[in-house]
Amino acid sequence: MIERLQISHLRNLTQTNLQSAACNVIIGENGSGKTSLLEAIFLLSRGKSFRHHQPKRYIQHHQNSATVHAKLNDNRTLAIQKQTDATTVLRLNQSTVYNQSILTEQLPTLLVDPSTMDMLEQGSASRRQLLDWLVFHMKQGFHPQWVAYQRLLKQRNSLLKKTRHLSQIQLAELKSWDKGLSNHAALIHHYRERVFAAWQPYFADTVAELLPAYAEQLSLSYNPGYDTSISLDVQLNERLEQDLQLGYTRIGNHRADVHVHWRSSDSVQTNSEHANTIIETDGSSPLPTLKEQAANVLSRGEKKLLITALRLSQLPLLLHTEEGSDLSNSGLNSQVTPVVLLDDITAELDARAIEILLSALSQLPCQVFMTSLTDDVLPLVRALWSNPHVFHVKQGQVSMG
Ligand SMILES: Nc1ncnc2c1ncn2[C@@H]1O[C@H](COP(=O)(O)OP(=O)(O)OP(=O)(O)O)[C@@H](O)[C@H]1O
Repeated sequence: MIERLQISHLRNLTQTNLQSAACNVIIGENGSGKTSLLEAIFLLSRGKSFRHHQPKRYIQHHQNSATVHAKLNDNRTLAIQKQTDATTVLRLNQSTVYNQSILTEQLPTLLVDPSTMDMLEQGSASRRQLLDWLVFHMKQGFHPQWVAYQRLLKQRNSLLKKTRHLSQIQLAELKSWDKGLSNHAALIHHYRERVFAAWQPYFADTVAELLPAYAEQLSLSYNPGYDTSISLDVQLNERLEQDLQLGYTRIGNHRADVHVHWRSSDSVQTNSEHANTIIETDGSSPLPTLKEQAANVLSRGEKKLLITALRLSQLPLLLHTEEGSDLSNSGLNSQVTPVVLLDDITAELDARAIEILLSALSQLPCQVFMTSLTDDVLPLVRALWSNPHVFHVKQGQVSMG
């Protein structure tokens, strides 16, 4: 858990030094610097901002670098410095480290912010990252495989982009990359599939809490991005002409996706009205049911709760490894407390939904930082957490109380 947080020259936060608790509420007007505080914690954990990729956008104007330093309750210290030329300096317990994943392992962060609202409708990248975040923390072998896969994929795609007709030498090179890709792909899929299977029941439990009316209707599915019954290099070979025409690789783990489906509890007539949906029969029911993407059915507030459920349902998996299950080889350090960052908590949610969300969150073994425009949320927070810390932010100045 983060005990002390120091931020220098990140957006309008010139020098911020705060002592945090299990639950932290950051209150301030628009533009005061609330989100920048969450951005600082995310930067320390992930090595990048969730708002802009270029450091010069979040480094304070006229400064050369932004620094975030955290002291955890077991005295571990983590620090990141980002410079305008994108140079990054990382430190763990006063020693320089060269790999962001080392800090990520020490400080898992989970962000729920208004910009993730479109995650259900947008391309697969953010949903894939959601699964991979969990796989990264639960399966130590995953990250090196994914890095190696991406490196080979990049080489393959740049060759496909360069030419539509491969020479014999290029073809031989491509085939050897495809063999490598195929080996990494099988392992990546194996890790993802195991973790996904473990995640599903937790997702169902969290939906039952946050969206009880939809508990029976919402379900998760994982699409591996290719036909996993055949090795990837065989499929890449079969599709080579198409990939050469397109200039990129269309199948593989990089196309994996996670979908949330909504299944009607009522039986439906199979008519043309449901053009974008799947009409299913499971053999047991005499009439077919309707299945489609949950995003098409839910309101904005319900979607925010669903996205929150997707994220929060991952937290118990990081901490409770079941006896005898395959999860017992979770890579997570037992001392690690995940940090949940909730930006603009009241946006899109009504009072009942906020209450459900915060009471679910208060029961999870995590640290929370949430931002809000007003202090309306404080009575509820005080009822749920024993000693929440409240911070007021005014033009980049953070004060407690
Ligand atoms: N590189 C920068 N240097 C200095 N100030 C910056 C920089 N980038 C943004 N700012 C300013 O920092 C402030 C912080 O904004 P931030 O998004 O953290 O506010 P917020 O309190 O979350 O607001 P909202 O409630 O509107 O989301 C803004 O006033 C913005 O203009």
